[in-house]
Amino acid sequence: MKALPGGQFSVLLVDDDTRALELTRMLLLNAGIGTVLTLSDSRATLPFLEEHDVSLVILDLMMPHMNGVDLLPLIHHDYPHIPVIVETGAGEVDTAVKCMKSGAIDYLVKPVEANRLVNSVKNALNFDDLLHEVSSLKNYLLNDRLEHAEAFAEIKTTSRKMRSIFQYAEVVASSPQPVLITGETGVGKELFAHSIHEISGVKGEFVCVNVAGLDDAMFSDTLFGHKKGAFTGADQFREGLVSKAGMGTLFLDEIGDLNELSQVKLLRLLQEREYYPVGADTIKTSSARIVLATNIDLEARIREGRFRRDLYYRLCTHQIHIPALRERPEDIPLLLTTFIDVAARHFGKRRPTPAPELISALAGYPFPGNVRELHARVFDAMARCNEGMLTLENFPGILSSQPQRPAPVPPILSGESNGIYTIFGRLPTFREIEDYLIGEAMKVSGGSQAVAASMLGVTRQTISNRLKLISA
Ligand SMILES: Nc1ncnc2c1ncn2[C@@H]1O[C@H](COP(=O)(O)OP(=O)(O)OP(=O)(O)O)[C@@H](O)[C@H]1O
Repeated sequence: MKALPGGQFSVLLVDDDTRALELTRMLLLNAGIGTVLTLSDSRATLPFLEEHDVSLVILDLMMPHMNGVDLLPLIHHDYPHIPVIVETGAGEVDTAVKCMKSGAIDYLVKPVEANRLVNSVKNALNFDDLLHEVSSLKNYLLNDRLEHAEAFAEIKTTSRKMRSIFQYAEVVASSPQPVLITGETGVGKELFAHSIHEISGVKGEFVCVNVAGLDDAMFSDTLFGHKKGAFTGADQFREGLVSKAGMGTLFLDEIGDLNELSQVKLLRLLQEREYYPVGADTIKTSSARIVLATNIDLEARIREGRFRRDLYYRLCTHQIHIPALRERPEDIPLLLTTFIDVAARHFGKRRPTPAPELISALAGYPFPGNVRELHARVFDAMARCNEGMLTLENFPGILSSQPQRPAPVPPILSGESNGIYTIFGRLPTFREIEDYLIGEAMKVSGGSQAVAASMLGVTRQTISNRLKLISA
């Protein structure tokens, strides 16, 4: 949302009823809503938006010459970053609901009740303010130095929590002790295991094995291999994945499901570094770095008598817990734009702009399948989308009964944080902050001016002009 100098917002009211216009204007001014502009001829709206910085439009639906129903998609198309609230008579609520589907952020029934109007306007203004902070935050966090930032390149995040986890992962990566990675399904545990492998500098392969559903015989055979003739059908020697990992990394995924006998063998491998291939009577030793992951609460399993306490104590020397996506909704804009890019390349389509209300709705969705689910939903949405804008309509099932909750973002510009001083070393000018936000949005959007414009709540033209000035 584009705030005017001084942090104020400008609201444009479009209504042919000049008395209603004046009344609404006074209500908003009294509520402290910065600048309130009015237009009584709807035909002047698009040229007006071209000339002025407008943060929000309140549009009457019933107007002569050009009614609000026809005007709304034009505004949405040319100025996707500007939220629109529609006003309607009591008998036209169906039309208002249709308008919501085609991009209006809220609707008000006339005669509009003062509190309802002011709350609706404040909600709309806060939403985009939040997007500004999300994009600022990433740059702010980039100031937390990482020794091996490149090792985390695949893990897209703007979350402060995740940055702390990167730092912890850097510290434990070179330890000889095992690292246990916990977190719900799809949060990125395997990606972290790869990062740890890369940072640890071990000489050898990254070998991944999912141990869920393996009975003890299969576990032993898969990990430790077997001698030729060890059992019926073992007509060849099998190396086993521990040996294959050599001096590299052995990543054991889903260890919460491991059966009791295999737990004993794993404990021995972790403690003594020793194992027997199936059918062999000579012991072998392993030099592999061992990283393990589970999406199961191991302490609960211990209480149920299904997981060995001694094994758990051995595992949890270094524990990395990755928060669920719903606990870091500030990651959603970056993940969304990243996956849109990948999907656009995959489908050979032009990269659409995500609608502002889409990001808000995704931030309020619980994502039980975490980042993997977001990835799948974006691909599905991109398969459905044939327009320049990706909207909620392309994400069936996202608008559940769950009330929408905007992403909580650390207050970079507030006194609670010294972030702004960390970035600029002093109090910056408005111009410097704007240039900084544009640079950040261009990075987050992967170089797309349209996406950056949508995130920052300005027109694509504004971004393009400012980039020309910055590079001049
Ligand atoms: N922060 C992220 N940035 C980009 N992609 C991510 C991120 N987190 C997860 N992914 C992607 O989401 C998918 C799931 O990630 P991953 O397999 O690492 O999750 P997991 O926690 O190991 O899941 P499971 O417990 O089901 O094995 C992968 O395609 C991964 O690339």
